[in-house]
Amino acid sequence: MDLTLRQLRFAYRGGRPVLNGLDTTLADGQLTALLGVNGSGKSTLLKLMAGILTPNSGAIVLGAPLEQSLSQLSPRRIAQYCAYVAQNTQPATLTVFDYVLLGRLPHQHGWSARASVADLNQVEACLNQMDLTDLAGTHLNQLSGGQLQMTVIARALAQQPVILLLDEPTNNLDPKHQVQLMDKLRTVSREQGTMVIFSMHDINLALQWADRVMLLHQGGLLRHDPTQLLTTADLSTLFGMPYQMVETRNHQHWFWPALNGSLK
Ligand SMILES: Nc1ncnc2c1ncn2[C@@H]1O[C@H](COP(=O)(O)OP(=O)(O)OP(=O)(O)O)[C@@H](O)[C@H]1O
Repeated sequence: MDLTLRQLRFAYRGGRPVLNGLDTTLADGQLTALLGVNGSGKSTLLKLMAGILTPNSGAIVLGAPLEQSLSQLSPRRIAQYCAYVAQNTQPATLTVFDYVLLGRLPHQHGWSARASVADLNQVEACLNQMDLTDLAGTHLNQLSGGQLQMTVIARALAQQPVILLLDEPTNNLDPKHQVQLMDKLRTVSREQGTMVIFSMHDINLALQWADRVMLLHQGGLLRHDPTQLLTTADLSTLFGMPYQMVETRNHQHWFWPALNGSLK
């Protein structure tokens, strides 16, 4: 199922426009990185795609076989397709298992329905996938920041979403766990066909894993052709400072700020 943003416009009440006519289509089974400066609207766009915010105009359309705009769907129906992981989660007084089980709610018959064996199996599979099995009985407020982040992502995976939306998912993770998480997300996208969209400030980590990037700039997309490779000029425009390509000792190429000039 693909996802189309059609002339998407959004401003918070009384505020300036955050998104000013976004137009693009995202394909299933792909990892998309959302890049942009602080305040460029990455979280806002993710919340719009999760149905938490409603566009002022334009539409977010879930493609075939559904072919429906998010605004036509109830929150419960949206949650059957889209799972959202916020930038910060307040730890609740639930165990890891019970919290991940919340991810099954949109698929249960009635909000007060009991969990089925299939629900419990799905939770166990997601805990295993995120290496959380040993923490299943631990309360969320006893977890480290990184463990909490993995738990919130496990809850989103338990939703079995078609579209997985993650706001800075590698926050709180050490380098090894960052790479492991990105690898798990790629597996989810490749094996289950899930569309994964994540915001991130680490450009090189994002580019290492993303199939395409969306560059949010001044309420729009900096460029529209997802097949075009990212350039230092793109990054310089996006972040308002010069960028260069640096070759490391093991011949990898990284984008890095060119700090020989003054920053504006
Ligand atoms: N609840 C809100 N009410 C009013 N304005 C808001 C609200 N949330 C965000 N904004 C404003 O909307 C703009 C976009 O914010 P958003 O959080 O989407 O940016 P971002 O790209 O995710 O930033 P960051 O990289 O710092 O997380 C900012 O100018 C911000 O001040």
